Amino acid sequence: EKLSYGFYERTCPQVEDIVSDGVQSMTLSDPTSPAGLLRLMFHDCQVQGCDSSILLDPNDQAMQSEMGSSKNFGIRQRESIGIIKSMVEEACPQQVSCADIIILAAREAIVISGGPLVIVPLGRRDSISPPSYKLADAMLPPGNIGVDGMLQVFAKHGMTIEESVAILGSHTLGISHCESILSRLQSPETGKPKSAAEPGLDLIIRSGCPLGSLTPNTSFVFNDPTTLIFDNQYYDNAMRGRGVLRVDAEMPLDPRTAPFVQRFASDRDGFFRAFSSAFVKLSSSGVLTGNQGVIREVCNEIS
Ligand code: HEM
Ligand SMILES: [Ca+2]
Ligand SMILES: [Ca+2]
Repeated sequence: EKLSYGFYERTCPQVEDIVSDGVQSMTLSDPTSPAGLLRLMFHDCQVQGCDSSILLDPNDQAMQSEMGSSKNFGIRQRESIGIIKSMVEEACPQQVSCADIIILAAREAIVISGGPLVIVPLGRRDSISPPSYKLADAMLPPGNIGVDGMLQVFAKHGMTIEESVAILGSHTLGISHCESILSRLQSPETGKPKSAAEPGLDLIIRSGCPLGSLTPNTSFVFNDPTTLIFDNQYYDNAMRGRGVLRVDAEMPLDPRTAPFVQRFASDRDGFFRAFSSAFVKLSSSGVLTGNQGVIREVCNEIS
């Protein structure tokens, strides 16, 4: 079976409104929630498909959750999905999967920040296989991946280069901890500060993560200057040599990706269109449907 538009038309017509209300109130109390919700969706879909595997907690010593992978460093808002799920359960018990709620919450996070309204097909089911930090380690891209590796990651989701550049525009929201960009700042072998030789390593990043006086897992820099707004500033910022992650910095320099970076920097609507089609591809990858998997009652446990 395939995902479909209008999947909950009869079984839970209110679901989109409930998710939207939930994300709105969470954003009021913490304006950085949308960034967390959007990244959560990527990290769920990248490991075993969009099946809410990332929400599972370990239930005994033997079962390691995906969150045990260091690649999930900085992932937040898992509890928010649980809260929205309990609101949905109250209205329509046992109808809506946690996997669909992750996608709808990410979609809402984009809209509420000023981005496009992406129409997403629904009908995902939740995984019943135990989560694996080893799979997360293998499937999630390292924070210091380059353009080449990045294009391979998104080609596996059927994305064109244009769409790959567009989905990276997600870095228009949120933050990166200094921990995530340490390899840009200092040599991994010697721990000595690197010269500014690396492309796009701007003073702004260096001063946001001053080596020496650094607590890398609490200090952070903004991914773009309008960190709460889903706009095309990310591309302009990257072209000015202020891309925060290695891939952000290299995209404007690589001949394969540079033309799209330039176009998106001056064509917001073109970015939104390519982003929307990329988002549908990412959110449809490796999904369980029909009789596969389950609809979990509580998102962090396999019942
Ligand atoms: C090759 C692909 C990618 C790499 C290597 C990458 C890497 C990273 C890293 C290292 C961070 C910083 C995390 C931290 O220090 O807390 C980050 C943040 C973020 N990423 Fe990505 N990312 C990629 C693709 C994506 C995609 C496809 C999305 C969404 C669909 C996304 C959304 C975000 C968001 C919203 C943040 C900010 C999170 C926050 O503020 O909590 N990223 N990314
Ligand atoms: Ca998953
Ligand atoms: Ca922005």
